[in-house]
Amino acid sequence: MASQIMNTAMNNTGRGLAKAGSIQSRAYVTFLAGNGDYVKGVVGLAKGLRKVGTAYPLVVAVLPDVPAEHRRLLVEQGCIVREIEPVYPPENQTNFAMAYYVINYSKLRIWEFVEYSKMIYLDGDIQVYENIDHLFDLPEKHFYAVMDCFCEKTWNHTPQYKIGYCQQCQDKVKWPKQLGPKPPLYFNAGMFVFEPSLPTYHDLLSTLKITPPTPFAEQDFLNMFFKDIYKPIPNVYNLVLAMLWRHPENVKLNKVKVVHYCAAGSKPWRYTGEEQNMDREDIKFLVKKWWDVYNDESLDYKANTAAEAKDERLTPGALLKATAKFVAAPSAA
Ligand SMILES: O=c1ccn([C@@H]2O[C@H](COP(=O)(O)OP(=O)(O)O)[C@@H](O)[C@H]2O)c(=O)[nH]1
Ligand SMILES: OC[C@H]1O[C@H](O[C@@H]2[C@@H](O)[C@H](O)[C@@H](O)[C@H](O)[C@@H]2O)[C@H](O)[C@@H](O)[C@H]1O
Ligand SMILES: [Mn+2]
Repeated sequence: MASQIMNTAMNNTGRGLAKAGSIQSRAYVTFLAGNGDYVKGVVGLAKGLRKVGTAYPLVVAVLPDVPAEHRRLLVEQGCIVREIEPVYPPENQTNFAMAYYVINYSKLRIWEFVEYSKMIYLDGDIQVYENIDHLFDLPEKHFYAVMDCFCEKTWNHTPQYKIGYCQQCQDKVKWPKQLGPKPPLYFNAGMFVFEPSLPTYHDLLSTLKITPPTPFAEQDFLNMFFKDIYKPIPNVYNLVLAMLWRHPENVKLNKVKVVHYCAAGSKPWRYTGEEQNMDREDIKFLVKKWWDVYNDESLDYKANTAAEAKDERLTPGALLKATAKFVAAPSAA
């Protein structure tokens, strides 16, 4: 029982960074599905957030198919692991840009995490290289994310791609009037700042039921759903790698705070350098940067816990006391 309370207590304090007893209403959240290698991405993300000294825990929303061994790895890295049920789009004939995108609709469950007043969602193939905690202080009632780019061939099904229009360089090819109104600004759904809310969550799910799926799956859906409150934030908060060759004029690599390894062949844990653009020096630099964090044992939670255990607020006795009030007294048999 004691170890269970300890486990709960350690989970509730995320990576032990929280002051015992403080109300944690902010957290980072990511999403993990399957029993494959994306767990490496999430471990890397947990270590990267620790390296930049974030004050907030990392919640990992896991689908039921994530094995116990992977969940243990994540708890050992100080993550708060939350199991979610899958969310499927309505039956459809759509060809998603990537077949596996169908599982990404399950990300919508994070709106149910209402014990947090504000969260920053990060894909598992994202790494944070500079502290971005200040984004939690952005004004409420908006949806913040970085604008995407339409120039990769993954967009070849769209009119934007066909005419060479991209929101990242609106003066290069202007939106022709004969195509009707210019498309609303469109964000990449690999990173966003949002406020969990049950009414929004139920509205998302009921709207999804009547929305025909489209190639970019939940990313398209979220763009449609939040279009009235979406506020673009600078590219430094989510460098979609294709920007390096599609819009180099919009990228100052030494200013980038968050890198999104979403270009084909750029997932660091699968990197071979074979795919198009993957032999670029900046790509090799960013993949190495990711591995340097992933392999840095000084960033492992265990190491930090030992150091923090000297903090009396986190000793077993203090944690048992701090959590006793949350543990229902065993009912009289
Ligand atoms: O097999 C998978 C595929 C995707 N994901 C999660 O879903 C996110 C979105 O998928 P991905 O990043 O591959 O899409 P991209 O950004 O490359 O389009 C990933 O970052 C992971 O967090 C996962 O956990 N397992
Ligand atoms: O399920 C749809 C996905 O759509 C997005 O990825 C795409 C998109 O950004 C394109 O613009 C890029 O060309 C492409 O490489 C990239 O994979 C999100 O990153 C991901 O989290 C997820 O929402
Ligand atoms: Mn991604």
